[in-house]
Parts: sequence; C-alpha cells; structure tokens
Amino acid sequence: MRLLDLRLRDFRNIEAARVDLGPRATVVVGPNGQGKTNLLEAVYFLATLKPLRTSRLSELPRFGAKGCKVEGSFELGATTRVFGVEVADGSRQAFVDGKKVRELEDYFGGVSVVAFTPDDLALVKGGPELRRRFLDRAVFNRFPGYLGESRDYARALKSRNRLLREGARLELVEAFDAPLARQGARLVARRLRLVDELAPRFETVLAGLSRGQLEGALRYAPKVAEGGVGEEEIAARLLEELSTRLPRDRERGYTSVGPHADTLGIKLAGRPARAYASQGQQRALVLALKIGEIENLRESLGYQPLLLLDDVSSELDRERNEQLCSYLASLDGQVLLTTTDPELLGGAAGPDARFYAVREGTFAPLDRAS
Ligand SMILES: Nc1ncnc2c1ncn2[C@@H]1O[C@H](COP(=O)(O)OP(=O)(O)OP(=O)(O)O)[C@@H](O)[C@H]1O
Repeated sequence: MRLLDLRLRDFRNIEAARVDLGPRATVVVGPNGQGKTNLLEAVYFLATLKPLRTSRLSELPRFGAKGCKVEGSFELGATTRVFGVEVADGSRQAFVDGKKVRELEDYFGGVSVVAFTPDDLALVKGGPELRRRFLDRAVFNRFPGYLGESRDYARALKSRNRLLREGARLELVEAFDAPLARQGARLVARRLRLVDELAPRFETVLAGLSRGQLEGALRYAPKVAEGGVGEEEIAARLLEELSTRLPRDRERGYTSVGPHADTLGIKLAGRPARAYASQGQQRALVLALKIGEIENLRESLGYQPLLLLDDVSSELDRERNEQLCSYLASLDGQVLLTTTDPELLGGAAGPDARFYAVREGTFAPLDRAS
C-alpha cells in the first residue's frame, strides 16, 4: 500500500492543496497553527472515515465553507485506486474511483493508517475513555468491519438510553436488549482478539525500549467474558446483566453495562500504570503501544500501515525520541511527519524524504538544502 498524492478542498484551514508523498518519509514543516495537523488529520480521515481530533464532522469544513473534500490515490498491489471522502451538511460520503460507496466495509480494502499525536501521551494517565478510544481505533485498524459494528451498537445503545431517560415501560426497553447484547458481544470479542495479539508485542517492545527495566501488561477483561468464553456466551451474559440492571439503569437514565463502559488496563510491574507510572515511564508505555500496534498490523496485514506522526518528537524526552527515530529509520513503509523543527527528526526521515513547508494552510515543496 502506498499513498501517492493527496488533494484537499476546504478542509479546516486548508482552502485547496495538493501534496505528493514520497515513497518513505514526507515531512511537513511549519510554525504553530499553520495547518500541519490539519493535513495529517485529512489523511487519517481519508483512510478511516473518522476525524482524528473531534467526533464532529461539522468541525472539518473550513470556516464559512458548506463542506469539504479529501481525495488520495493509493497504490494497492498492481492497481491504483482513488479514495475520496466528502463532508456536506454534517454527514460524510465516501467514494472509490469516483463512485459513491454504499457499504462502509467496501471502502477499506487494503488501506490502513496508524496515527501518533501528542494527545496520545495522555493515554496512560488520562481517563478510561482515552484508553477505550485507543483500543477501539486499534481494533478498527485490524478489523475494518468494526467501524460498522460499533456504529450499529452505538445506535442501539442511544435508543435504549433515550427510552431509559424518558422512563419508558420496562417491556419497551427490554425489546432493545437482545440486539444490544448481540452487537455488544461482537465488539467485546473483537477487542479480546486484538488485545490477545497486541499484548505480547507491547510487552516485548517495552522491554526492548527500556533494556529490560520495564515490565508492562495490557488487560482487557470485561466481567461478561470471564473464563475465556466465546461470543455467544458473552452475548447471553450481557443480556442477563442488562436485565438485572434494568431497574437501576432506569433510575439513572443510562445503560451501565456493555463495551461502551469497559476500558483497557495498562499495567507496569503488575500495578495500574495510571496510578504509578512516572512521566518517562508513561512515554515509554505509549511508545511501546504504538510500535506494538504497527508491528502487529505489519504482520497481520502483510504490509506496513501508513504512519502519521504529529510533532511527537517535541513532546518526547531525548532518549525516547532517539528510540522513535531509529525505529522509524528501520521501517521501509511510508511515514508522514509534521514538525516545527526538522532537527528533532534526526535520521528518521532518511535520505529520500520529501519536505513541504506550510503557511496559513498553503503547502509548498521545500528544497532540502534551503
Ligand atoms: N474548520 C476550520 N476552518 C478554518 N480553520 C480551522 C478550522 N479548524 C481549525 N482551524 C485552524 O487551523 C489552524 C491550523 O491548525 P493545525 O492544528 O493544523 O496547526 P499546526 O500547524 O499543527 O500547529 P501546532 O504546531 O501548533 O500543532 C489553527 O489556527 C486552527 O484554528
């Protein structure tokens, strides 16, 4: 997989842009607030149909514009396909080779990205929703069908919560429980599978980064999946939990059990990293999570996902930054990096890197010598 070029219209502060990507690293250089992250976000949106920083599609079009569009040509094996996504009136439409895509699953064939942004550094210490979000994005990267599955679950959950808030009759709420439990069990099963794959990689990478000093572990263990049971049994248990908790959920006005309420546990030497990890340890943990995810995708997909790194170097300490740069230099897939200071990238960009300068949403190729 290779992203050849990228075309944007009215995406955040970018009125119009075309960026041709290098075979390996493409580096976008510019001062704060010029549009570096916006470009990265456009690539992420193109590849995942999910915005990177917000959950609101309506924030993506440039101020005053009615909609926005991102398009990119991907080389996929021997063919080249043009993927596109447009936002208009707060909803999105995806295209492949100019044709509207009706089923989201049809869109994702062979395209995969992993983003690493300064926000990720809050993963360890931040609230449980951040780790759940990381987990969900990692599951989606690995199993693209997860996007549609989580959307179906979110819809069913929203309807059930509305009925709970409105104090609807119990039988009416219960009518939602069987499908909700089934869809919820699917999400739980996908997450369990991903964590099974990711956890050993994360542990190995962390041990490598810390020269054997740090011992980490990942834990996703919802009660409904205790004992390593399969998806059907998880659904049955979830249904039972929903029913047991129904009177209390009705009082509170929301559904208190299910994958939306679970999170990913990160441990350091057997203890919750959230409570005990130092700043440096947190950075090592996050780096190990990201590298672990990339390695896992590389193995399972058979190619390296496109990496998007948003000015992470300036947020890491020197040692972690050097580790990240040497890891990047060892990869042969594509990386899109943004930075305020190219010096921080060390050897990560490599000799064949392509550079762009950005000012007020306008991108211009940069001669490396300049
Ligand atoms: N929908 C939008 N329309 C127009 N401008 C927007 C929109 N959303 C964000 N912006 C603006 O885009 C500008 C660039 O944002 P971006 O996050 O890409 O900066 P950056 O170059 O990554 O900077 P930093 O180095 O500080 O992270 C900001 O001034 C922001 O206010």
